Amino acid sequence: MDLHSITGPSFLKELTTKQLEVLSEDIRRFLIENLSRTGGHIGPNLGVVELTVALHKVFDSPSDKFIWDVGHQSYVHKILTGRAGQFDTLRQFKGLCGFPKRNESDHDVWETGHSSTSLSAAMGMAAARDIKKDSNHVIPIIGDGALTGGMAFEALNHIGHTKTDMIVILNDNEMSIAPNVGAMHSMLGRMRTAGKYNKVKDDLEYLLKKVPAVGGRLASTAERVKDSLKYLVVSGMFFEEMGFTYLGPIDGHDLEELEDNLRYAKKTKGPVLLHVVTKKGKGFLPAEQDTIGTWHGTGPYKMETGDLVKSSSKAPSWSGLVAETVRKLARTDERIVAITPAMPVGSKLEGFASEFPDRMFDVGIAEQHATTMAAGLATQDMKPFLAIYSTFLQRAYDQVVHDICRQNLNVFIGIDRSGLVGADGETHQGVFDIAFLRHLPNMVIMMPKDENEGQHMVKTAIDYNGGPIALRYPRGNGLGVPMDEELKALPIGSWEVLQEGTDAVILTFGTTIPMALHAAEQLLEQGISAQVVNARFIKPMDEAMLHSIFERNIPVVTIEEAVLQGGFGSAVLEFAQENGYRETVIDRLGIPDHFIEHGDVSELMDEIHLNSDEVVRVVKKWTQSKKQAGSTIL
Ligand SMILES: Cc1ncc(C[n+]2csc(CCOP(=O)(O)OP(=O)(O)O)c2C)c(N)n1
Ligand SMILES: CC(=O)[C@@H](O)[C@H](O)COP(=O)(O)O
Ligand SMILES: [Mg+2]
Repeated sequence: MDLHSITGPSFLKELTTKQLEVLSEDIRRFLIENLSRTGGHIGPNLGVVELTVALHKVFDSPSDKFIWDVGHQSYVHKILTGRAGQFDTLRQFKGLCGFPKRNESDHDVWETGHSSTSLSAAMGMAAARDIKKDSNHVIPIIGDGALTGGMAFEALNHIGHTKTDMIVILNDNEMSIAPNVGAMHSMLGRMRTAGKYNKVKDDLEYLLKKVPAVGGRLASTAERVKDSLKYLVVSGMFFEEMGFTYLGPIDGHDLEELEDNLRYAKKTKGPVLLHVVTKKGKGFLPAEQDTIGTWHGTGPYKMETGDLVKSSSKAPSWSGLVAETVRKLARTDERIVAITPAMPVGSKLEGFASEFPDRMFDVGIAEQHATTMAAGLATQDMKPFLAIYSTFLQRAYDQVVHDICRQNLNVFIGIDRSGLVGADGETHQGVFDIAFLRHLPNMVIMMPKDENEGQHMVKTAIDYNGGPIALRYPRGNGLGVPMDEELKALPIGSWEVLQEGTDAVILTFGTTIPMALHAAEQLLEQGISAQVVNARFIKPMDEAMLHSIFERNIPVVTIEEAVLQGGFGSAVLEFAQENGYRETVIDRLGIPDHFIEHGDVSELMDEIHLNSDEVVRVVKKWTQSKKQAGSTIL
């Protein structure tokens, strides 16, 4: 079938199971081909082809509400709702979003990207329906990984209590990004196994009726069936006890079974949980056989061989640099423990995990738990390294405030993916952490200019015993600079002059240092000499250097790949105001006050004028106008 001809899902109602199977294979082939060029979340989407087809056949989106948890597995939904033609722009600047997007289609009723929000949103939509006395269905689709998120349990607890009509689809593929973890995961495993014994039990009962005398093996098999039934009943009871009608586990690739169970759920009153067992990556061998998480989300790849198109950079990845430096220090410091909320692969902690299995904790998609667990470790004089993406740290804000900063505990927070991340877009840009951490008492925040300074900052963090310390680092690779043999802790709050200058000062850190140095070069060619300072400690700032800068009363320009509101530039403004520097011009470049969509990072930076041309323009503006006396604090 030409998937580009699909304008909406209603055509599915007329198709037979055989036709739906053919359609599913067409969709699978389309995904494999298109994502080999664009990259994307291939594994999760190949796993939900039949499930999504069956959902759109049985229900009537958008009046029936599909809520995709995390939303990375919504490509099939997008194909069936008329967006196949946009897949060549997937996750690209001004192109198709890789997650549900309300302004793309009425069928995208809820935007996701962060995990475990679907059940709460569904409860809201169901409550609204009940108040308005509407009769539509509300259908959150949540993965076994997302089900390890605390929010999901908060919602299960409430949904079960209200007895509202809702059909929760649990997409159980035994994987989070990496193999799933936790007691819930083990329970689902028992249910999956018991589910298979269920069929064996039926067959055996049939056989037992045929064979008059039982004994020996047959009796022990019957015993085994009884045990597995216990698992199914007990585990299924978990959801039943939470107020749900539990259905399953069923084969999530069997369209007939899916349709039968969805129709049964559709006419069942109260909350229903349909446990669907799927295979992540189904239909593409490299993804199907993936046991570590490589094919969860990828860049472009060779379809024929499954070879990923590697990044050309020879420099180490930032995640790998930090994780491997922590690992190196852990060899002689038994206090060091690593914690990741379900991102062992993204945070490159596999090496640490293999060398120190007893000191590595993957806690599942549980950022709040991870953060407070780190605080607990620190009270016992351990040195916890909490590796967490900037965007996901947002979920643990109160744990940072209430449990870490207030008790002034020695937690080392590795804030990975700091700055714009690119293709994941709005829900994943790591641009708020400076603004939401800078105002916390006791917090230290630093960001290195390159991977060599980065390794020294890891040493700084491990050696630091004055309370919480956060090291920000971006997605992707370093600059490929030479690495010092010996690690040396940096003085907390120390800045570094990278280039002298007499007409203006540029204060910046991390990924925007190259931009500042390039702008200073261009300015020098135009007769303007700008000093460039590596403001590598965002908090505490180097106040001695700031005083010396402001006493020169030349324009100051701050640059940060983070939100301006409450960011580093705001801190410099506050310093100037608090210390009476009213003469000096201060201008700030950074992320403006709106969410930044998906696209290539350099395109996004140009779109918001965060580039060296803008730095040149702003410095020239103020140095020239300074010559005409007067001054303004911005
Ligand atoms: C709050 C939060 N933490 C971490 C992530 C990163 N993440 C994206 S998908 C995923 C695994 C989801 O597993 P599951 O729900 O089982 O979906 P599957 O990929 O198996 O289909 C994780 C940890 C996230 N999106 N949100
Ligand atoms: C959907 C999701 O949240 C993750 O898969 C995320 O896309 C991973 O990001 P990285 O690719 O930066 O590890
Ligand atoms: Mg899963």
